[in-house]
Amino acid sequence: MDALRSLVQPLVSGSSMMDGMKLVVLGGTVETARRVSSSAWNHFVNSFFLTAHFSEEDSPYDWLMLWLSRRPEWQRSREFETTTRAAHAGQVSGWEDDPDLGAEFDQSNGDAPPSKTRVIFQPTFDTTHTIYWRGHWLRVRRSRGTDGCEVLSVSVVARSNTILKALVLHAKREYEAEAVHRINIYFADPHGSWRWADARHKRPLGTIVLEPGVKEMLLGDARDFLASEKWYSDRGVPWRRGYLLHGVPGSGKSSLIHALAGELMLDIYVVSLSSAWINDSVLLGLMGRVPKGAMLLLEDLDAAFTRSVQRRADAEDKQGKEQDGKKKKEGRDKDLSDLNTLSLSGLLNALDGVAAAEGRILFATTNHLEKLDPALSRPGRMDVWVEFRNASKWQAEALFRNFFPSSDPEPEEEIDEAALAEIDIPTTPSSLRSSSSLWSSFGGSSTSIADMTIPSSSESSAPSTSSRKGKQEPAIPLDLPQFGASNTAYIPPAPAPEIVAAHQGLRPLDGKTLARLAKRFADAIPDGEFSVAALQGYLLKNKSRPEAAAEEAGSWVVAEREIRERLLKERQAKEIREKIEREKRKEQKREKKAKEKAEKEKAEKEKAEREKKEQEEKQKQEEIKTAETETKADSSDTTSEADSAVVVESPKEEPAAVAEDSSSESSDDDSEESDGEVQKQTRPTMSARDQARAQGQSWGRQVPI
Ligand SMILES: Nc1ncnc2c1ncn2[C@@H]1O[C@H](COP(=O)(O)OP(=O)(O)OP(=O)(O)O)[C@@H](O)[C@H]1O
Repeated sequence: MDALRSLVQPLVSGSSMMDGMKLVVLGGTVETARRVSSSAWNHFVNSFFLTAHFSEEDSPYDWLMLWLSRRPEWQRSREFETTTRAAHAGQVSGWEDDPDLGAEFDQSNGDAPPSKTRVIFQPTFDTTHTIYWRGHWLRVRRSRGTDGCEVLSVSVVARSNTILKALVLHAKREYEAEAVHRINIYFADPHGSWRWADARHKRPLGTIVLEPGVKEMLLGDARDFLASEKWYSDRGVPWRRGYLLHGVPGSGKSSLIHALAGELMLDIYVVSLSSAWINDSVLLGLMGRVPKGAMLLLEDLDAAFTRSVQRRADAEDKQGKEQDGKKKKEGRDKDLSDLNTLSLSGLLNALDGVAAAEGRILFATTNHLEKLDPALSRPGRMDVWVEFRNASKWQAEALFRNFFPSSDPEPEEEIDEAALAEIDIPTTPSSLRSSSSLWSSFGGSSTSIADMTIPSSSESSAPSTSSRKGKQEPAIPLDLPQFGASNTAYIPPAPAPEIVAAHQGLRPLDGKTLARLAKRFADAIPDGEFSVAALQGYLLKNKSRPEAAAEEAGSWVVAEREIRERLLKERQAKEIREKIEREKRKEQKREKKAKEKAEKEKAEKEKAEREKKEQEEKQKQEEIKTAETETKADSSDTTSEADSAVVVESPKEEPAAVAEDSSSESSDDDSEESDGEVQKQTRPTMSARDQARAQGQSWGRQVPI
């Protein structure tokens, strides 16, 4: 109290300067005390909190975001953020189905088909939300880390982290239950990372029409593999399995992979080897980051090596050009192939090198098996090969049955014992010791779609031989966890109105009629001529007219053949035109080159002549100079004697004087005496001229005497 009084006293009685200073000190002291106490309190409180951080790059972030979006506290929050970003399986809005909120916006634009975009609800950045869960208060905060990544922090007052573990597990289960009807697709990006691209609806395996046994074999083999981690590690065999699907376009390769991923509940990681930016190190990094239990899809495997062939050609071309001199590479394709430096050894290394991920299933597709290097096909890289051909009659019939509804229950199909007997799967892991067996035929059909190489990997679980024709039962009933299999929270979206209308107007066919029409359709379709995709296109056009679809199939085949023939002719004509054009361009190039060469030669010749002339001219000039110099030297010797004569005698009279002198010299000695002065002057001049004549030079001008 005394202290306070002593502080206040001077304010009342002292000078104003001192008073001000004291006020500042007082204010500062109070603020410091406030901050210290607040920080101490926070420290005290935080020491009781356990905090877990979840980065957006890790899966638990997605699990928790989904869980949060469903919390009522979250939805009552006064601070939230919305986004129309494509909905990840784990980022489904808590409000999306609330009609009052108009959570769906129709974003139709011009002629484009209307697309629905869902509003995603998520916590705002840097705000703390409190949620009550299982008797604990959780403090949740979403922020951005130093590396720019979003981080979700969950804090709870507890002695151990059990509650946080329980929360993560709970969120994971909810997430997986949500994802049970979808498969996530990830694409490789140019930075060598996997980017989530889409969550697609699963495709039922039953909608894929393949010869009996193919799907069952693949499904059973993949399940066997996924359940055999221990078997592989016990034997020191890398836990990897590769499937190569090859064959004609539109025969169901991609569709089968999609359906299998759905059946096995695996996410798909897609990398296109023909991407411009792909190279050995990027691919290696990508392969190493494929999570365990995922499906890796390498599309158009042959494309990578078509590029490398192209690259080699370019390199040779470039080398040739460099030798020639100056020309540079042109064109976008070449630029791209400069970036795409994927090599076969790089691919092989990525597939089964030291850094390659384990526990993944690899699917690769190609339309041109013949272009693949044999090194790719060895067991361990591609363990199972399946060939896809154009549709057989059996497939055409099955496709027809899939398309049109029937009022009868599905008839039980007979087990084709003969066909099953042909499916010979070794019960020991022969693939690991020697080459595998070849499945050349399925279902007893002579026009089977699949040739397969199936090295079995485990004694315990070879694909069952009791699978039924046309049924999608797994060949090996393995007890894999089926998260969310009984989930009813998610209802697949309703089909488009026009499809509903078409189906409502369509009277289901009774079993007999359907069988008759399907048979009729199959009879009209030639074996192995059309792809399943082409048949599907025809049936889609007639999806509400099953009778017409069966009836008109024959004329469709004729029309298709005509179209193909016309297209073939057009293509051939185009090729011929292009060939002629190419020849013409080549000829023009040749002519241009010849012309350039002739012009160059002419220019060089002219240059050489010019140089020769210049040389001669120069030489002449030098000789003249030499002669002048000598003349000057001679005349300077006689200058003293001839000076007076030069002055007295006219130079024009020189020839006469010379003649006179020469004649008088020999005839008259007296005249020598009398003309003594003139003789003295002319003699040296004569001698210089004679000297010049003796050298055979012509005088360009009159030398003054
Ligand atoms: N065997 C099949 N069963 C059911 N549908 C099929 C089958 N084959 C093709 N289709 C249908 O044809 C279309 C194209 O099929 P898909 O893309 O799977 O063929 P693909 O063999 O992968 O072709 P590409 O080699 O050109 O990629 C899809 O809509 C698919 O539904």
